[in-house]
Amino acid sequence: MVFLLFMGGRIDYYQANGKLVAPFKTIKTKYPTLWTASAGIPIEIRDTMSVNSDMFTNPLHLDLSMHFSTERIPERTVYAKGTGALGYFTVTHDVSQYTKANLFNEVGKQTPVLVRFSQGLQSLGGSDLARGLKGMSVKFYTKEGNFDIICIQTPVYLYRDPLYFSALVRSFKKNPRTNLNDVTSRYDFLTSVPTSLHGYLWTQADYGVPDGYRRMDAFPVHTYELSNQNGERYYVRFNFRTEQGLANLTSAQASEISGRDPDYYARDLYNAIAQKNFPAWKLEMDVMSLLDIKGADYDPFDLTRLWKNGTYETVQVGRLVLSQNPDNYFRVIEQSAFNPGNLVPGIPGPVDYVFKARRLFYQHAQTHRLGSNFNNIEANCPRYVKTYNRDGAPPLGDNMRDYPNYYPNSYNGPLPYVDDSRPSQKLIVLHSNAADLQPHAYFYNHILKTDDERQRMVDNIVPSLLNVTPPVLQRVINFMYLIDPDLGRRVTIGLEAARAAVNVIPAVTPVPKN
Ligand code: HEM
Repeated sequence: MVFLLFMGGRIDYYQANGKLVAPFKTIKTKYPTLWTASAGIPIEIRDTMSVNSDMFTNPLHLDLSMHFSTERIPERTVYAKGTGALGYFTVTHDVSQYTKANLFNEVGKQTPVLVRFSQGLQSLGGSDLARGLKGMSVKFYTKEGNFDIICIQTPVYLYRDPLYFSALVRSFKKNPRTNLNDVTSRYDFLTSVPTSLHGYLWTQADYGVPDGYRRMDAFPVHTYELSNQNGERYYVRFNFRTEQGLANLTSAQASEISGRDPDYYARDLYNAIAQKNFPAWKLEMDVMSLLDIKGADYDPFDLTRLWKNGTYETVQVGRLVLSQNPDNYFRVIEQSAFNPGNLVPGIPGPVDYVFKARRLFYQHAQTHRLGSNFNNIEANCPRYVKTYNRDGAPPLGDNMRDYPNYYPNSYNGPLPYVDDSRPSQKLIVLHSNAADLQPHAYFYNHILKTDDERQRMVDNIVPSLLNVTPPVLQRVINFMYLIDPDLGRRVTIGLEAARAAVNVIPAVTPVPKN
């Protein structure tokens, strides 16, 4: 009997040896589907059981078992737990005076996007409801290459020296001895690098647990350099503003939801898109000219602080809409690789030191996680690409077939282009290493608008202090007073009340005896 099979876009004929047992008439696809092993060998019904059989001649048994035991890849070292969707970005305002970037150069222009949302410190299998940083990474598939913009839900970051990256992550993740979360390490780091307390306060306030990914704003936090057709430079901070309305959960609400659905954020996003209730964000940018930057009485490149009111103007750019759930999570989302260094002409990008480090580290991490050809994976593949890279771990794509594999060459290999308006000067920024607590105080007194908000933040911090060992705890209290005496008082009072209310359990990290 001859069966018509539809495989990878072409029609093939399969000459089956015997009767196909699957009831094809109940299958809804146009062509019946024959089960095969990974090498294409058809599965015979008697091989779907291996008891009392010669297991090693059973192609199904070997294929399933060998594949299953090797199908995990490393999780991301940070932002491991995630979800995502596909959609498009539409330009709504003319921003050509600031940037010549092709993707922004015409009102109404649409660019396809892939967006991945994530949990800063949660490993795969963790809870969406844990207080902390949430990620929103956007990959614009532009005509001039991929533009990746990687955001978090707070407009400030934790440090300006990239050396602290691994230290901060380690202090917030598991203790190497106990493999338990250790609050003492966390506060040890935060009080040793007090700049980081600013970003930390944001996460301990209401912003630390958004009511799902759809209801949070998102910020790349760095100051980006843009350049226009005339080579003039501007400096911007991008902001994605949710159209669903900003909403956060209290700690009590979060822990109740986490108990019954730790995937609450991912489910909320998936269901909204499945029900065609497409989530959207407005993209705006805060802009400073080179002159504004030079005249600023603060460091506008410092990603640990906000820009001062009155020193910039806000410009609308466009609208991001998520309209499609991926048809396969692993293929599209887990294998996605976002790199802040993926920038396009007209967006030379940030000049600060954390960004410089990120240009390197993401690619390194992704090579380890996905292999050296990770840009050939469908989700990461640019719309147009012609390189001199060859070979390496799959996927190769067409491996540039018979194009020349070196440059310069005399055989019509890909050539560079000339950009007359590319700025020839580079801005060099030097940061101060001083710990300035003014941004922290501003957050406490001005970003948090009400006493209720301030008290909720204190109530979120206090339980985490119960197990902090004395010398570090004293430093935490001191810093709270230094940020604002009212904050210090509230934390002290809260801590005394919490101690009285519970039997304080010993610190998580046992102090080694020798
Ligand atoms: C020195 C500073 C930093 C280093 C070394 C660093 C490193 C990394 C690495 C290695 C990954 C995993 C990449 C992968 O496996 O695909 C990652 C992911 C991520 N980082 Fe950073 N990071 C830094 C700063 C930041 C900052 C300032 C932000 C704030 C916007 C940020 C937000 C994220 C997000 C949202 C992800 C998840 C990306 C995704 O969705 O795949 N990181 N980071």
